[in-house]
Parts: sequence; structure tokens; C-alpha cells
Amino acid sequence: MTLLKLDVFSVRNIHSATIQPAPNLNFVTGANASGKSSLLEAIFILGRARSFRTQYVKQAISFEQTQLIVAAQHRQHHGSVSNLGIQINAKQTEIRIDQENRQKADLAYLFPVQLIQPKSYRLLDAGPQNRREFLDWGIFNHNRNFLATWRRYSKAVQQRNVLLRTRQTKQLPAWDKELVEYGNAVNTFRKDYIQLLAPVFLQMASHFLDTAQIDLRFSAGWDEHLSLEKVLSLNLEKDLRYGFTHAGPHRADFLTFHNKRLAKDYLSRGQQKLLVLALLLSQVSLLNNEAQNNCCILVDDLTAELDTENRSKLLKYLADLGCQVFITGTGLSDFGDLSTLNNYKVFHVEHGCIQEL
Ligand SMILES: Nc1ncnc2c1ncn2[C@@H]1O[C@H](COP(=O)(O)OP(=O)(O)OP(=O)(O)O)[C@@H](O)[C@H]1O
Repeated sequence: MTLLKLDVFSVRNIHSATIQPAPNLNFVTGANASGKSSLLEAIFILGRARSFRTQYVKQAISFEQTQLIVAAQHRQHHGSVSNLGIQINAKQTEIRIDQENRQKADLAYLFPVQLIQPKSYRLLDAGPQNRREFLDWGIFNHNRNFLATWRRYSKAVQQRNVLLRTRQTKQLPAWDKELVEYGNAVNTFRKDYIQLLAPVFLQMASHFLDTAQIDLRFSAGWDEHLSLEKVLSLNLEKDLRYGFTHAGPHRADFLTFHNKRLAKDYLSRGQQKLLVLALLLSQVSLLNNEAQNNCCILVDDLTAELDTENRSKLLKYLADLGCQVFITGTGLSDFGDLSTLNNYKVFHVEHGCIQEL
């Protein structure tokens, strides 16, 4: 899927801009604070209805404005063109697909966006929440039944925690039942997904690292020698004391091993970054294989984190992938030798104004 035309209104310092991006690589250059990340943020908002920079997406609305709009003409892999749009003000978010009001999930399925930014490289050593989000985004795109199951599970955990805090133990069994049913389902989705992702990831990792042995190990969020039901009953006293549910899929995680050693503890920072790149791109590759559901890839600040050799490896990989990609840098030289690339476009940003070069 490809953005044929993109309109951005009142996103950070971009007041009004229209671009017609290339179907593959798009380089976005400009000085610091010119608005490069704001352009990527606008595209991210179009796909995910949230910002990757701030907790509240309304913070991306330009100062002095009351709403932001991002709209696009978008071609799907089978050739049909649709019009996507998102409008956000302080109170609400409105999503339109071909003039009809739709949900955030509809937009996210239609326009999957994968982001690579300096913060992404903390995936291995940040908290498990980040790795769960990583997994769940992949599963969300892989299986349409996941979202409803995940929502039921999250609601059950929230309700159970309220009951624990207010000591309403009589109602606990009903929510435990719900939690166990949907918790097991979420766990199965995640395990199945990891099984699919692992071989793609290993292949990708060998592209970026002179790789030795790499392993992904999933932990469900409880001791799986026991059933989730059993664990809930064993933990009940502790859960009541602290007022929250200690075990379950909301505590799931996965660890990455390199030569049987925990990658985050032994690999250099550069190697860890390459491993994270391999993880993020393996999700994209899986998505492409499964549904030709070409993902849009946003790479914010390419130079910040990679040396020249790895930068050119990444660029070559992205060029061959066939996805639409937007990459920011302060100048064209940041991207290295572009002479072997075809059909790319360069956009220059200055004080929020975007010009195709
Ligand atoms: N809500 C807002 N309204 C208007 N301007 C904003 C808003 N939030 C941030 N800005 C400003 O927008 C400008 C562009 O920021 P942006 O992060 O997009 O720049 P950038 O080109 O990616 O910079 P860098 O290369 O330093 O990362 C900055 O000057 C920033 O202070």
C-alpha cells in the first residue's frame, strides 16, 4: 500500500503541506527543528491515531490552532484507491475512510505503519510493556480476532484489580473465569505469532549482524507448568494484599539471546540496535508475506544511531523491500551513497514548509 498524496494541516510547525511521495524511498532533509519529525509524526498519526512523541496526540496540534488534519490518497496492493483522513481536536478524533466515519482500528488495518526512531533501539532493555506492545502490534495486523480478545482480557484484569482493591471477593470468581478464558486465548495468539516471527527474525538478524546463534524466548507472564486458573488461586492472598493481579498475559515478555547469552547484557550498543532493527523489519516482512499488506516504514533520524556500513545495509534492505519508506536526516549526505538507488524522492523541510527537490 502506498500513499499517493498526503495533506498535512496544523501538525506541530507544519501549517499546511501537500506532497506526492514516491512509492518506495522518500528522503526528508532539513535543519534541526525544521519539521522533519513532524512530517513523520503526521504519517504515524494517520496510521495509528496517536503520536510517537507525546502521550496525548492533541499536543501535536499546532500552537494557536484547534485541530489537526492528516489526509491521504492511498493505493492498496490490489490497486484500488481510497481516501483516508483523521481529524483531531482537544476533545475527539474523527476518522474517515472514503467519506464514511470509521474506527481507529479500521484505519490501522488499512494503513499499517512501522516506526524506527532512536527510542526504538531501547526495545531490548526497556520495560516489558514495550516488548508486549511490539508483539501485540504484529498480532493485531496478523489476526483480526486478536483485538477483541485482547480487549476482553484487559477489561477482565482491570475489573479484577478493582475488586481486589475494594475487597469484593464474592464477585472475583466471575472475573477470574473471564480472565482465564481470554488470558489463555491472548497467550496462544502470542505464542503462535512468535513461532511465525522467529525464523523471519533470524534470517533478518543474519542480514544485519555477522550472526551467531540467536534465540527468542517467550514468557507467558506466569509459570506455565501451572494453569492460569491455578496460578490465580495460588496468588489470591498476595493479589489481595497489593490490590492487583500479579500473574497473567499482562506480564508477558520475550527475551533475545545471542550465543545463548542475554543480548541486552552482552551485545554492544550497535549490535543491539541492529538486532532491534531486525525485529522491527521482520514484522514488516511477515506482514508483506502474509497479505501483501505492505507496511509504511518511518525511519526518524537515520544517522543518529548507525555507522556508515550499517546505514547503507539498511538503505539497501529498505530499497529492496518494496514498501513505502520515509527517512529523515539533516542533509542528503547523511544517507550515504544513493547512486545505486532508483525512483526515490527527496523532500526538503524548512520552517514547516515542505518542498520536493
Ligand atoms: N504543537 C506545536 N505547534 C507548533 N510547533 C511545535 C509544536 N510542537 C513542537 N513544535 C516545534 O516544531 C518544530 C519542528 O520540530 P521537529 O521535531 O519536527 O523538527 P526536526 O526537523 O525533526 O528537528 P531535529 O532534526 O532537531 O530532530 C520545533 O521547533 C518544535 O519546537
